[in-house]
Amino acid sequence: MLQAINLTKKYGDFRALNSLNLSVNEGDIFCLLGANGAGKSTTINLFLNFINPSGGKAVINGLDVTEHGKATKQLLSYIPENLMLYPNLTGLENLDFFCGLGDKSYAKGQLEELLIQSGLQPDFIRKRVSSYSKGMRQKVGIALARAREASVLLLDEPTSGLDPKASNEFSELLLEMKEKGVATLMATHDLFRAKDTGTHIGIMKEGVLIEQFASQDVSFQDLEKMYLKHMHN
Ligand SMILES: Nc1ncnc2c1ncn2[C@@H]1O[C@H](COP(=O)(O)OP(=O)(O)OP(=O)(O)O)[C@@H](O)[C@H]1O
Repeated sequence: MLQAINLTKKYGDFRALNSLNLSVNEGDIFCLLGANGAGKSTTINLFLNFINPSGGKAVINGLDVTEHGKATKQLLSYIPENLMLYPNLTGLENLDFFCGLGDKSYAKGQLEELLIQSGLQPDFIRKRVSSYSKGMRQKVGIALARAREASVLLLDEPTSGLDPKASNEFSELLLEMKEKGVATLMATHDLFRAKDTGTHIGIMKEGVLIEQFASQDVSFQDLEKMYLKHMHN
């Protein structure tokens, strides 16, 4: 479970994030929408403990990330817009390497199975990542999240630049993670995916979460209208 409690990030006098309060429970997919500069990545980076809050707390499974940096990192997996993988290693070798950095150890066959479950075409498992599309690299990210048995998934625009098929495949994987009880917080510009895949939606503007609601409570048309109205005001 993720909780932001009055979470604030200031750069000088500028508030990149202003007293954010939100909860993402097990099995929730909380999508953060908002224009460029709204504070979405700042929120994700605070949960990752990449940056320090100026006020408030980012809490993962009851632990303040600034006080329990190591323990909270073990609970989460992070997939950014461009996942950093070693281009000269295969998908399998990358997964093996990154699993080895944690405390989980898997036989090659298990890693292959994780990649297949994450939708990677079997004939690409032993090909170099330099030959992968962006969608395939994101699937390696999901395989790593599965391998790490992450209970929290932090995603920063993971489907940006993916074609609709790849984006749809990624959403299916998120829904599988949701069924396992993973709590997901995703920054995205994709209103359609937020409505389609998210359980909850938050709209941010200038560092403030101005709306949050269950995605089932709005139609896609109403979501788009609401979003555009906020962005024009
Ligand atoms: N290190 C920094 N120093 C000063 N200002 C910063 C710094 N990092 C981010 N900001 C500012 O904080 C605000 C929020 O940025 P953030 O990256 O969280 O936005 P975002 O909603 O993720 O935008 P995008 O959709 O473009 O990724 C922006 O105005 C940004 O310029």
